[in-house]
Parts: sequence; C-alpha cells; structure tokens
Amino acid sequence: MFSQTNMPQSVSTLFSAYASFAGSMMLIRSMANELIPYELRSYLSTAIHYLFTPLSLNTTLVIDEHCGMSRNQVYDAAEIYLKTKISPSTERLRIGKTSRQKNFSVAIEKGEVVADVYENIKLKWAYVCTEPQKTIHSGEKRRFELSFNKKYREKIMDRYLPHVLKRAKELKDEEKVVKLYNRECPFNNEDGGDHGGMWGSINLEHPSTFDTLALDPELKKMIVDDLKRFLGRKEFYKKVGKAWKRGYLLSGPPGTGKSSLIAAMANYLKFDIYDLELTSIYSNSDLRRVLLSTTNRSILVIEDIDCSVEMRDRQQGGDQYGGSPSSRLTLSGLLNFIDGLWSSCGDERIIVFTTNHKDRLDSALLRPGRMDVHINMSYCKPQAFSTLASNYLDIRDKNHDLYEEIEGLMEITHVTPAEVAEELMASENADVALEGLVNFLKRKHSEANQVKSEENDKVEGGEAKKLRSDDDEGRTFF
Ligand SMILES: Nc1ncnc2c1ncn2[C@@H]1O[C@H](COP(=O)(O)OP(=O)(O)OP(=O)(O)O)[C@@H](O)[C@H]1O
Ligand SMILES: [Mg+2]
Repeated sequence: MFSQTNMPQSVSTLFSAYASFAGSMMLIRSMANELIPYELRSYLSTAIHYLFTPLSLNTTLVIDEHCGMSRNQVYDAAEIYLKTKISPSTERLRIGKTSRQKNFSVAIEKGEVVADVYENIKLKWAYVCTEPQKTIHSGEKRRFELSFNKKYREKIMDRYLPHVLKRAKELKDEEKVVKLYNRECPFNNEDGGDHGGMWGSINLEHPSTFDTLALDPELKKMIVDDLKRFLGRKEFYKKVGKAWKRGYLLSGPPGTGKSSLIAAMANYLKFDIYDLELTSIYSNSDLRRVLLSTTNRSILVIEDIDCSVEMRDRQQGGDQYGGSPSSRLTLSGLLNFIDGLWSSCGDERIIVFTTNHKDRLDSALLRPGRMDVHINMSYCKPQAFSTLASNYLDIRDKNHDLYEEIEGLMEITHVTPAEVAEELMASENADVALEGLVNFLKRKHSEANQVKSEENDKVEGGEAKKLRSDDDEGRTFF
C-alpha cells in the first residue's frame, strides 16, 4: 500500500525536477549567448569537442593538382603511380582506349580509395574531386589525400614520396605515351576575360618519326645530334647560368613537314607537346599562368608566328598586351619572358616556333642567340623522295623504272612532301601511283613555266609602257 501511493509521487517529483533543470539550462544558455562573445563561444565549443573526441592516429597529406599556378609534380606522379596499385577491390575505374592504343588505359575514378604498403606501412590514397562552383569561374578541383599512421610521417616524407616520384618517372618512360596539350576551352565572362583555359591533353597519336620524315639526311642527322647533345648538357647549362632550354625556328612553305618534324621530335625525346596559341592570350598574368602550368621535359610549340604577332595591334587595356606601346607583345619579348621564368623553374624545355614566311619576322627574333637553331624546311628533293617512296610504296634502292624521271622532275619543280605524299597514297599499286606522280610533276612544272612567262610578259609590258611614257614626258617637257 505504501509503495503504491508513494510511486506516482516520486515520478512527479522527478518530472518537476527535470523541468526546472531544463528551464535553468535554457536560461543559462540564453544568458551565455548574450554575455559571451561569439568568438569565445566557438573557441570553447572547439575545445570541448577536442577534449571529448578520441585523438586520431592518422596523418593525411593533401596533394592538390596545382601548386599555386604550376602543376604539382607529386600529384602527377601519384596519378601514374596509383594505376599500378589498382586492386580487385577497387569499385570504380575509368577506362579508355583510342584507336591507336593497344591496351585499355585504366585510372581510378573520383571518390575511390586505393591501398598501398611501403616497408610494412599501410597507406591509403583517396582521389577527391570537388565540383566547380557556379559563382566562381574555375574548373574542377582535384586532389589526392594520402593517409597513414602519424608515427611514420618522416619515413613517408623522406622515403615513400621520393619513391612514388621515381616510380612514376620509370613508368612514364616505359609507357612512352607522349601527350599533346591544348588549352581547354576557356570560361568567358561578361568582360570577355579568360578565367579557365588550363591545359587539356590527349595522347599524341602523330605517327611521325625521324624514320618516316622525308628530309635531307644531313639535316636530319644534324637535328637528332643537336637534340641528343641538348639532353646531355644539364651541367653545362647550370655552369653557364642559362635556362636549360633550346629554341628551334622552323620555316618553310605549307606542307613541307614543320608540324611532322615537331611530332617526330616529341616521339623521339618522349617529351609532351604544349601547343600554345598566342592569340588566345590576353594578358601578362594569363601568359605567366599558362607557361607555369607546363611541365618539364616538354616542347612548347607556337605555330605560325608571323600570324600570331598580329595580336600586337590589339587594343586592350590594363596589363594587357597591345594596351600601351611598352606592354606590346613581341616575340623576342616573349622569349625573354620565358627565359626568366624557365631559368627559375624549367628544365629540359624545348621551344619551337614555326612560320611560313621567315622574311616577315621581326629581325630581333632572327638575331644570333635568340632561337638556337634555324631549320629551313624546303620542297621535296630526290633524297627526301626516297624516304616517302619507301614509306608509302615500299620501294627501296630506287628500284623502279620511273624513279629517274621523277628525280629529274623534282630537281626542276617546286613540290612539297605533302603533295608527293598525297600522290603516293592515290594507289597501292606502285606503278599507278608513280605514274600519277610523274603526271602531277609535269603539270606543276608546266604551270610554273606558264606563270613565269606571264610574269615576264607583264614585266616587259610594264617596261615598254614606262619607256613610252618616258618618251611622252620627254616630249611634253621639251
Ligand atoms: N617532310 C615530310 N616528311 C614526311 N611527310 C611529310 C613531310 N612534309 C609533309 N608531310 C606530309 O604532309 C602532311 C602535312 O605536313 P605538315 O602538317 O607537317 O606540314 P607543315 O609544314 O606543318 O604545314 P603548315 O605550314 O601548313 O602547318 C603530313 O601529315 C605528312 O603526311
Ligand atoms: Mg604545320
């Protein structure tokens, strides 16, 4: 009986005690909110959180894709290295293959985690991507997060990361995939500014090599030797205090193989190509950003420089080229700019300018010491033809009846390797293809003769007219 009457009473006491406690807490909280400044409150809550959360045993290294404006070497190395660490437990993979690739290319997909073990230390690599924010004109942000037990931090920094860099370099050399970088389509905003436009890459699938390139053999040997010497002179460049770079100026009519030579150089050196369109550069800072985001062991290509320099005349304001005369872009100015930049952060760089009109170039660019090597790509001559005949029709050692006639015609006709290549591709039958080439050369030759005789006629006609008008003037004068 006692217990029956006492029970509800104790419950109600409990409730009323809780109610008054909750009421006081709310009062204290609202007083605290009013009396304690926000900063102190947030500090206290962090401190309380820290005290009551068990300490993490892990360290995480965040490896962003870019270091400021340059690419992060550790990120690039990790990307290659981790391909070898994909295990059957990896859930999502990115797969690709182009028509020329023999094997599938495999990469880890965003959000995936890959495990690695180094000297019995367990490591976890996570690939994290954050979507671009709509309000800010920027691309996707990519990074790797490497986590491990914090007691191994020194070992990871001193030994594991260098191991990843070294392994990635070995893999890259083995893989031998040369990349062609173009600037990704930039984001344009209302003021027409360029806020994205970093480099996007595809595998360079240009099959041109020094074997397939139709070029005077001596010139070819000179270029290959020059490249070899350049690669071996790291210490020399350091000693003389120059950026380890080499500049080539390729000139010649369209279709003489300037772009093919660049591809052959890239395939030979296993260097990536960065194809820079100067007309898409609007400011010094843009140019600096774009150049800094190119990697070492690469070829920077600026094609058709006689057309690119037209941008000098653009009227833009601020630090933009063309604004005031002092800030106008000249190619030798650009070279100075690149020299300055690469002497501090560039190694094994090649820069190639191409032009169809060497005569139109600024003489400052042609001065000795500006571009190291000038290469004139000219019309197809018999020796270059031998390479094409062997490439396209498997004809070796001048082993064809029409060979002599073709060589003779080539000595007297301006024909580009591209034109010859097109004729040779017309048929798989060597007789038919070479017959076609002979006709083509004859046609070109007679057309050139006709143009020449018309020009002569014009000159002679002009002179006759001039003589007559001199006569007239003389007569009027007297
Ligand atoms: N020297 C060459 N050796 C072998 N093939 C060549 C050569 N020159 C041209 N060709 C052939 O002609 C095509 C066009 O040549 P390429 O694009 O290299 O010429 P280019 O000099 O860069 O011309 P442009 O001045 O128009 O850029 C090549 O894809 C190749 O098939
Ligand atoms: Mg070209």
